[in-house]
Amino acid sequence: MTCGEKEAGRMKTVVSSVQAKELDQYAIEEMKMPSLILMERAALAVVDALEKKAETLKCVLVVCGTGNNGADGVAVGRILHLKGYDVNVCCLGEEQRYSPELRQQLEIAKKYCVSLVNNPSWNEYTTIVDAIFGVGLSRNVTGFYLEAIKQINQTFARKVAVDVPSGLCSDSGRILGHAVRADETVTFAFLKKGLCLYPGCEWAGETCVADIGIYERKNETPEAYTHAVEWQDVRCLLPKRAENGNKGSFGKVLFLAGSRQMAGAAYLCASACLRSGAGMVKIHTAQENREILQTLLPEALLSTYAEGQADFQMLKEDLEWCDVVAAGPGLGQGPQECSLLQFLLENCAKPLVLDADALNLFGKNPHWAKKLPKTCVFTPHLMEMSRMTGKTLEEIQREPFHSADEFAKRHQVICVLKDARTVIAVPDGRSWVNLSGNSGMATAGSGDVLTGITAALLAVGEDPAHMAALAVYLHGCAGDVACGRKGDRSMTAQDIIGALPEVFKRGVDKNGEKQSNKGIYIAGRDCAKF
Ligand SMILES: NC(=O)C1=CN([C@@H]2O[C@H](COP(=O)(O)OP(=O)(O)OC[C@H]3O[C@@H](n4cnc5c(N)ncnc54)[C@H](O)[C@@H]3O)[C@@H](O)[C@H]2O)[C@@H](O)CC1
Ligand SMILES: [K+]
Repeated sequence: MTCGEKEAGRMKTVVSSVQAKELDQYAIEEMKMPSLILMERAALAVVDALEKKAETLKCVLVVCGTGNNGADGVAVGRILHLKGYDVNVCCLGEEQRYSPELRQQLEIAKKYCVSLVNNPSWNEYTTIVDAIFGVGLSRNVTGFYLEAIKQINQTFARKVAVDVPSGLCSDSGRILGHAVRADETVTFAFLKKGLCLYPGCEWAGETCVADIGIYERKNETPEAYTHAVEWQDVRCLLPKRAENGNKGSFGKVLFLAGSRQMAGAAYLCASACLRSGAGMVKIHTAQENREILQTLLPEALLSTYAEGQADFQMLKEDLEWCDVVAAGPGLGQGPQECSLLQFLLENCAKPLVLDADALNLFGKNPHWAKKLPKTCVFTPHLMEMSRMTGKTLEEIQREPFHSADEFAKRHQVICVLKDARTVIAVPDGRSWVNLSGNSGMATAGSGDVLTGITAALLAVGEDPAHMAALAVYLHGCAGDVACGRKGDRSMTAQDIIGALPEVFKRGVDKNGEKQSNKGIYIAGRDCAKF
């Protein structure tokens, strides 16, 4: 998109710091938009956000760094001053380091008699605007910058960050030494990766994306940027249900799940799958689970095996019957489960979701990589990813996009790297970050529910990557609904399943669609209307 209008189903673009700078330059050099006009729009967007809580603007301090983030800050100070607010602007750093735009903004500000201060009394202000560093932060914060950030954080003032909270790495969301703990962040043109990941998204507070006239390059390919699914994308991405369809045409899903004593995982994934639109579900599971699964989920078909008597012929027939396979939840990692999974991989050409114990077994049998079918979705959490790759948890968490992308490309699979902010990567280079969900979803069985939703959508969707990203998003939305009903402490995986009907109903019902919010995005809360 190049016009600022968001196409339905197009999803929100998320950029790295390098991409943000390239797109600034593209707007300036190719689109001939003067840098100072972009800056003026950026500053006006910040002032707009500030004025939404005008009662906090009694006495405002704008703290500026030496780059263009600081230049934005000086423009904010000038606009506030001209609107009659009591505002002081404080520039940190040596004058010889000032960017040309900052010099220009200061020249204008002086002409308009904006109050410039050197040593502010930090506690005097009701609002502090943080314009020290934006996407140009390149190393740990030290010296007087560090002192200023500490001073800002210890005040009771409302803190509004310009583009990115200063001290936050806009790519990883990590804190580079120390960062401003913002109440709100007004970020320009696109969401930044670091504002989507933890801890960055917490430090940014409520995050707005402001349109300032910078758009994607014309004819850009989908893999150029990371995306985030939003509520308004759901109706477009969710495969339509044919009026004249039957249970066979809405997807037949086979689960290899649930060892002895692990019936629950099999129940949760199969139940979530049925609640996500699958026409028929069959569970290939340990014999001991038959009665409990039949009682809990009479809609599911069952084929069971006795201990030490894996029935490969029956599994082969089940594989022929289904459209999609999902393996792993509660499966166990014993020799019998290992040989069942190996047989499955050797005899399955259908779309496959691998989760939980299937991932652990995959980690122990790296030669299985050659047996994977063409469409394969891996859904590891950090620990499972660590077991499969040998990377430490810290390494994976530090660079989730890189870890997921590397894994996806190496095995030619869709990698859903589950965390508080799940990252999805595809071998063709496309990637997504998920913004729905809440901490209540860190509960036993929540991953099994995702496996069920993913399998159901894979059975009917055209693009498996879109289906994986959509499944993760809807899983998070259902988690948000469950959280609204039961609270983040008390909600369980079954509550997430219980919330799916409402999510799917609203996903297709025009009247239930969330109102467009004029480009203002509130991080992690875009299905708060539930
Ligand atoms: N026309 C444009 O180029 C636009 C720029 N915009 C703003 O410009 C920002 C990017 O500007 P810049 O690229 O100048 O970068 P920043 O203003 O984010 O910071 C870069 C400056 O800080 C210094 N620096 C980096 N890390 C440091 C550290 N740890 N300690 C001390 N100094 C450090 C750099 O040497 C450089 O002088 C965006 O975040 C956005 O706020 C927006 O106004 C949109 C338009
Ligand atoms: K900033």
